[in-house]
Amino acid sequence: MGDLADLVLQLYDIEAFKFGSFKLKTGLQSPIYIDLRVIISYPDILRSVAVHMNEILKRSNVSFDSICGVPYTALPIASIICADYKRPMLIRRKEAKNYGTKKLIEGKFQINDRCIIIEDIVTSGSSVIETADSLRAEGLQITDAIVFFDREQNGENNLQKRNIRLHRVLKISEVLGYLVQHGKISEEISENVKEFINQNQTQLPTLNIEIENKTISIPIRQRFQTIMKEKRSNLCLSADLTNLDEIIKLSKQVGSNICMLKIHSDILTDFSMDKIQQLKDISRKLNFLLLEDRKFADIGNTVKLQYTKGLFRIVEWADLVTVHALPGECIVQGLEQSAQSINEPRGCLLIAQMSSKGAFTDNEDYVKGVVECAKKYSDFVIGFISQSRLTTTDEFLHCTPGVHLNNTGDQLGQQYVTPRQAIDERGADILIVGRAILDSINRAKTAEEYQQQGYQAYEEIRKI
Ligand SMILES: O=c1ccn([C@@H]2O[C@H](COP(=O)(O)O)[C@@H](O)[C@H]2O)c(=O)[nH]1
Repeated sequence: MGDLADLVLQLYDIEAFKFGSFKLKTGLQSPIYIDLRVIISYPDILRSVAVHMNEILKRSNVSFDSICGVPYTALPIASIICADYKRPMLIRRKEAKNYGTKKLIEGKFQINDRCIIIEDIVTSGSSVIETADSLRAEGLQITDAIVFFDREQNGENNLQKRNIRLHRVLKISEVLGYLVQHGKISEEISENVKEFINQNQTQLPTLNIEIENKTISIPIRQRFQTIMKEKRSNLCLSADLTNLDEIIKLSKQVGSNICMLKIHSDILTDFSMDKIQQLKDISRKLNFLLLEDRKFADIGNTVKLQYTKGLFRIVEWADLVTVHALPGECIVQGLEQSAQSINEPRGCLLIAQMSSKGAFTDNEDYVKGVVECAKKYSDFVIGFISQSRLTTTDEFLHCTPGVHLNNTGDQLGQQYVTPRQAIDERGADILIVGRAILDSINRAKTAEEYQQQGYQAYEEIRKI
């Protein structure tokens, strides 16, 4: 394996790094242009790049079953690494074929295979993330990416937020150092590039909409309402299963019928951030929200820790969480503060009333207090878990559990009403349905029935 400085000088000689003023795809004027595509015309340099990446891969100590190159530049590099390691290669197509198998991923793999992503350059990390999303949606485990060149524009952080560790051969600052040291560029050019990099740090794209040519992030409340309308669904499936693999499978079967999937992460025996990321990817693809029914009930500082730390790191994946207002408004403040560290909309549902027999929430003053709290923090509180209509406006979504077509309750105090009763008599917008679907013989068919009955009643009664 040659010296890294020698490789940088060779790349400079073949014009993989150019200095001047270059207009980027984004419209920005950049003092550096990096194009590693040229290496395919120089087999020795191509091999040398692959060998250096191979070395980083070895040093990372990551075990893996296959390697996926991001098209196009990283594909020949990935082929060499695969041949050296004698591991199978996968390719994520840029677009799915519109003929034959219509596959997005080429190559053979098994569910739960661990796959390493290989990329030539990382800027924001979005190409690696897109590749990881597609692989995860097929059941592969993605934890690490090896890149040749890191532009140091926050890609590492962006990837970390998506649970991908970045390992790189070279940073832009190191390249600049070698080039200055060997008299290829001046200190001034190097400083100029560093300043450009500092001023152009990237953030992960959020869920955005275009309004009058401006791109804005969609608030969670609006996103929820859009999903309901687009899918004609007000059904939230309460996936109270103890196995996340099973929930992932179920989410693919019923995903098109639901507007939200609710889980209790603390009952899962196989929870991992990788699996929850798979579920999140499916929720994005099939367009439903993820609700963690955590029922937070502690002081602000403790809920901050419960929301962000521990095994579950809920804030990283749950669009919404459920919260008791019992400790007072400090609980909402704590959660809202924590959610600000995440570059995606987050919100909560305050538990105003419960469906179980003899619930202590059956107290007018308590419920009034909950509503006041929701109004005060309406940027973060988007609705209630409730058993009656609590506000006259439509600002807050009323989500009602305890819904079953053929049952009136269980042995432990749960009380059921039908979908129509929940909407008409209990003021529900969203129906939270668990065992009525989970215990049915055909879960997908039953979910469809609840979706249809629920949305029809919602349209008729709410006159939307
Ligand atoms: O008042 C409440 C608040 C939450 N839940 C939750 O909803 C589901 C209901 O499941 P079923 O199988 O439909 O009974 C469950 O996860 C509860 O924790 C509730 O039932 N009542």
